[in-house]
Amino acid sequence: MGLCSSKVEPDLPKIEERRSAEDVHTNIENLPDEALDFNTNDASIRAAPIYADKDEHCSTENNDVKKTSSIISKVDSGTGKKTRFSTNETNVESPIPLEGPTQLKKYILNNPNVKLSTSKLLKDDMVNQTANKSSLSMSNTRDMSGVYSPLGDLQDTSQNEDTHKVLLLGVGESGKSTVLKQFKILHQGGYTNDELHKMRPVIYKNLLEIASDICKARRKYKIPVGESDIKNFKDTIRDVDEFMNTLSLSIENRGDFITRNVPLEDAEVNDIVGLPPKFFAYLAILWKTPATQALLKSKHRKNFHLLGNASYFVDSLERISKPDYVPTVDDVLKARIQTSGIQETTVEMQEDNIKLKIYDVGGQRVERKKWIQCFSNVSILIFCVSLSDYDSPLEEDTKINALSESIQLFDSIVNSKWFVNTQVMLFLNKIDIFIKKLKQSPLNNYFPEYSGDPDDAKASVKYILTLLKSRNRANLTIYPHVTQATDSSNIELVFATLAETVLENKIKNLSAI
Ligand SMILES: Nc1nc2c(ncn2[C@@H]2O[C@H](COP(=O)(O)OP(=O)(O)OP(=O)(O)O)[C@@H](O)[C@H]2O)c(=O)[nH]1
Ligand SMILES: [Mg+2]
Repeated sequence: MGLCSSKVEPDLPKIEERRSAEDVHTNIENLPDEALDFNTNDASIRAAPIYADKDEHCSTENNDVKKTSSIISKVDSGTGKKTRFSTNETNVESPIPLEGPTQLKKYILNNPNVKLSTSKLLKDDMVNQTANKSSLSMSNTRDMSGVYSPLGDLQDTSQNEDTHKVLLLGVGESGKSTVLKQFKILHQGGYTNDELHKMRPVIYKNLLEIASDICKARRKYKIPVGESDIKNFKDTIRDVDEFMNTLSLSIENRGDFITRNVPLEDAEVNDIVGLPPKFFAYLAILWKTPATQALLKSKHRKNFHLLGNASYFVDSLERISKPDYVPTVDDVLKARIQTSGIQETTVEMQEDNIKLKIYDVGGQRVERKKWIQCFSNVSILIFCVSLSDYDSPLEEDTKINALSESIQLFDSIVNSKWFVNTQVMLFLNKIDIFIKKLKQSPLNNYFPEYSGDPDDAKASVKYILTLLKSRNRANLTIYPHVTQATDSSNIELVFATLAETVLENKIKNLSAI
């Protein structure tokens, strides 16, 4: 069974042919095993997209350029090295002074009058080029909250033929803003020391939230101090519970780490200038106590919220507690800052003559009513689904399973009239957390219809993908990618396919002239 359906666009049969179930490069069910080659013993992910080219035929107005090749290549996300599974000969017949596919692509992009009968242009080369050479620049990031009048501003920018609109959608915490951070890291020279330093309060706030969530859950499920906490932990747990209790009600007397007298829930990141040293010790003990660990593995886990990267930050407590602590890039990627409103970012891919306007939105329910403001003229929709949400509740409504909400949201987006001409990249994200969780918390505990091997991560991912795909009643072309948004090498590959898709769209538009 194919994972991706094709739209019927008679003008461009070759494109649709390539995107059929047999050819599509991210058709997980039909891929060789290497395509889903994530190492289940290791948090590092090796999930690479597959590029499949087949019997390409590109004809310009006056000249024919033929390439008969059948290539399936895989790019290793760690090394960037490409492996070919099979290739045939390439035959170029063209009086256009072209030395290779890059030149052909440039020629076409620089000559808008050239008409193409298909957009398929030696994709291997494009992938290399976009992954390795493209110079991107990001500018003009602005918070659009409250700025928009519906459709006005946004329609204007997206109607510029050189600007391609990319929209990031998904429920809260699915990884949208982390994907955006990767643009900065991969193509904007990354974070300066100053920028890293400024992230300190964010990390502190994440730690406070982790402690607060655990204390609340312990109280909710009546896990009394000492029930199964080993003897030496009892006093500390009592202290930390009391400490967090005070903290979440009022922090009036906590001037040592908060500059304003506001409850934790209302504290802005800038309110937090530091944390008292005992807090780090408290949190470390609170986390490792047997009762807390049992709670994290218990059936109650699906009913309380906890940051996905809680264990990463708890493991890093010693480092973070140091007075001269400066967050690392990894800390920044793993940190959680909820997006509110709409963030617009311009990214220029200069070498490919592509300009992207990327829109990042807040994914929580209350935020979604703002989304429609940026639904028009979207070239590429990146829909993020957090795989690791399968056993977690929504942060804003703990009665709802977060993955079910994601599937439901995907349903309403892909079947919406706004996206009938949009390419959809589906990011099956947080594969690293998913793999770790699966060992302790089998998928079929939450999705009983899953009948595969509980330990089989690939089968579990495929099942979730099938659930999502079954909602694609509009038959949109969907490109699924298994991703770890916190892993730059993994996302770099996905960006390469994004650039490639934009180029194809551009050429497709040229062909329609
Ligand atoms: N380990 C891991 N953490 C991830 C991954 N993707 C995102 N995260 C973390 O998940 C949390 C939420 O990510 P965000 O990018 O803020 O999610 P979002 O979709 O922008 O959320 P909203 O702004 O609320 O809509 C952050 O702590 C990220 O570091 C991933 O692939 N692996
Ligand atoms: Mg966000």
